[in-house]
Amino acid sequence: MEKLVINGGKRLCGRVKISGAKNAVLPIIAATLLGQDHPCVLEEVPSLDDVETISEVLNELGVAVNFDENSHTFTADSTNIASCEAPYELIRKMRASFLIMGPLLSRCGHSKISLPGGCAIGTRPIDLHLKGFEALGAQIEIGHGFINATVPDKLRGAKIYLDFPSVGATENIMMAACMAEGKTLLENPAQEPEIIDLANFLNMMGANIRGAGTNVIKIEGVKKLTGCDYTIIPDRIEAGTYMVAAAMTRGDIYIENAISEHLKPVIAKLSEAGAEIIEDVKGIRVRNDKKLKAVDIKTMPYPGFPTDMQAQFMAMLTIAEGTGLVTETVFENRFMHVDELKRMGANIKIEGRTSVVEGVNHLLGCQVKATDLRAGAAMVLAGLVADGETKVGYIHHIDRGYDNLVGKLCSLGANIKRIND
Ligand SMILES: CC(=O)N[C@H]1[C@@H](OP(=O)(O)OP(=O)(O)OC[C@H]2O[C@@H](n3ccc(=O)[nH]c3=O)[C@H](O)[C@@H]2O)O[C@H](CO)[C@@H](O)[C@@H]1O
Ligand SMILES: C=C(OP(=O)(O)O)C(=O)O
Repeated sequence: MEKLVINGGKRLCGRVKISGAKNAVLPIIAATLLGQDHPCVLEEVPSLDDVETISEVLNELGVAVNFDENSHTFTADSTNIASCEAPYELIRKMRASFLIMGPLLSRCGHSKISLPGGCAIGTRPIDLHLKGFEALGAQIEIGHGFINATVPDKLRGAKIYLDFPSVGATENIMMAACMAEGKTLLENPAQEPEIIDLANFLNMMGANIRGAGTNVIKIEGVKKLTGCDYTIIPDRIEAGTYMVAAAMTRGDIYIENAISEHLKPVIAKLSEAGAEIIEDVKGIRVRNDKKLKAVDIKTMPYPGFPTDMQAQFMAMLTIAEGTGLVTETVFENRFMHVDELKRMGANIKIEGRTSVVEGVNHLLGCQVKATDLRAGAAMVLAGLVADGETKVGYIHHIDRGYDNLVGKLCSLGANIKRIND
């Protein structure tokens, strides 16, 4: 099994370039299914296992895809779609594969997709996606582990209110509604920057979407979407992870490409903890030379504190001065990293949806595992400051979402390598 081996205690200094955002590129690749006549060419596509998985899904549907990992250019030609079925083996690997359902319904009028099932961080139902499709005129049947959806007549624009601003449901419904007849009003949608990126991409393909990034999205259906060229936004969670690395290791890192506007809660909380943050138009510099102070965080939909940064902040709080409260409101089971951090000497108690983290003077390197993607990032951050050697297992989770993590950390002075154990 592959592992990451980290020898802690190095200050991280230098520059790191942030890759394209995983959570923007996955829905955008799904949306390439809507493009007729012309291939889509995507730039700044990160080299991630999740990108490979969604490429396999598109391949299965008969789409011609090509990913040049050197230039980070991804091409998808959806002129012909041969199949509208996505099997369990592919959906199981990555929940975001389910984002092909909206485009397939719109483009082909039917789809048969395996139920995604739960995941380490929560049960993650898809009821809001399905309610949205039904409101647009789809008929849905669930059985034998599959969701069978058909559009008996045509998709028609509708007023849809989301009970919770789900990122995936907002994206899936937006994609389904692009070519529906008439107007769709999506109320209480997610407002994440990745929603805006998807809307910008769809508009460039010929869609008519307004209000992405606000609390109402208006979509006027169009007859056809055409492939186009598009550049993916930088990954705010990757940027946030390097920001925490700078603060924790008492380092000084310039995080190139990071967009401050997308990182307001992370910047606010790192400043409150005592790190110095210098923002400019091309990136963010984070430096720190002292013990950090404990802060409280509560995860919320955007523009609140991102749940995808919760584990990394918890790793930071384990060595801060005082006690910090970490409240997770987005996913019901996103504290799997707590037991792993405790194995390294952290002092954490879970009380319902809140973890109480009391800072300790030292973490001690040991064998730990990445229980999910961001939990894995938290283990790496803890390993960077721990005494001695930390071995992180189950790193396939980390490979889903961090482009060249080892190379980037080494270039900043970390002592980290990948081994086959
Ligand atoms: C590929 C991608 O972009 N993944 C991100 C996306 O996941 P994802 O799109 O799955 O997250 P959602 O915003 O949909 O989920 C948030 C909450 O809503 C619940 N829910 C969601 C849909 C639904 O139909 N019913 C329902 O109850 C979920 O169980 C969860 O508790 O947003 C999450 C929240 O910011 C991030 O952590 C993920 O990194
Ligand atoms: C939870 C995450 O991703 P996904 O929705 O793809 O599981 C994440 O990026 O932290």
